[in-house]
Amino acid sequence: MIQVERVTFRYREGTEPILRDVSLRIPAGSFVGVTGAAGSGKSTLTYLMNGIVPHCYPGDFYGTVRVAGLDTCDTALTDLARVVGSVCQDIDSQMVAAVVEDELLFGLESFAVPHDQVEGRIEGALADMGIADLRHRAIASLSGGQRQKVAIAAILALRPRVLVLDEPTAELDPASSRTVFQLLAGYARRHGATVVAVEQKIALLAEFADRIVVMEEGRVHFDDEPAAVLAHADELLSVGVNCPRSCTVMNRLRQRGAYEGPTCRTPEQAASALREVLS
Ligand SMILES: Nc1ncnc2c1ncn2[C@@H]1O[C@H](COP(=O)(O)OP(=O)(O)OP(=O)(O)O)[C@@H](O)[C@H]1O
Repeated sequence: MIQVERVTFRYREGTEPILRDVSLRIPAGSFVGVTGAAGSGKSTLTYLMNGIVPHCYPGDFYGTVRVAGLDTCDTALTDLARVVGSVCQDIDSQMVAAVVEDELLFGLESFAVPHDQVEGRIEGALADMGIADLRHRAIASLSGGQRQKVAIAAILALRPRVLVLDEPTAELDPASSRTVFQLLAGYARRHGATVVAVEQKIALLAEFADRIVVMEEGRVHFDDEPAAVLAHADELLSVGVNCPRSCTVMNRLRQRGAYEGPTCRTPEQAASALREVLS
């Protein structure tokens, strides 16, 4: 469980708070997507959960954050890292090794994972991400998308109870982005882990997340199930979030009384609803 209670935070170098009175309760085992316009505070929200704020970026911090019962302000980053696995927006800054296999090995050794489990964890995480063939490649020789998959594999190998990812598909094509979300949802289900993913592509969140949090100027604008959030396409647009076109079309039809079914989360649902409307 992640509990963010009435957090207001201003970076030491900043003049204004970046998060304003933010409260969230994320149950263990759930998959939560965070979206919002650029600069709305999404990354800073993830920093609350992995302890980067306030440990690496200090400032004025009001409120409390607890992750799996640990108060992030009172818990050392090294202890938080055993519970929370993070994939940052700038993945190159989190890579420590020169070769893919060593990147995974480094984390496993740092966490003192028993020797007889190491090979299975490396093989499993690389296979899950579909990059078993990159195992012996130099990280510097990989594309941005491949490096992103390595960063995620290195965290998955550690099997954290909480996974916080900041735009994990930024460098990926649509098919790979979907694969990554499928995998994250599967990881949450299999391990009862909590996953929080910042993502611009709301269609991915609509399909895979249990809840979507929409940030606006440091505040939580929506925190609800995907269908409930997507039902507000016009309001989302006003806070800088573009709904999938198929969803917007069905919302319009509902406003005009031509469609009475549930909000469509995927283009496939919209297509089938549209067929019914036209039949
Ligand atoms: N270390 C820092 N010190 C001072 N200000 C910061 C720091 N990090 C972020 N900010 C400011 O906080 C605001 C919110 O940034 P944040 O990265 O949390 O937003 P975001 O929604 O993730 O944006 P983006 O989608 O562009 O990544 C921005 O105005 C940014 O300049």
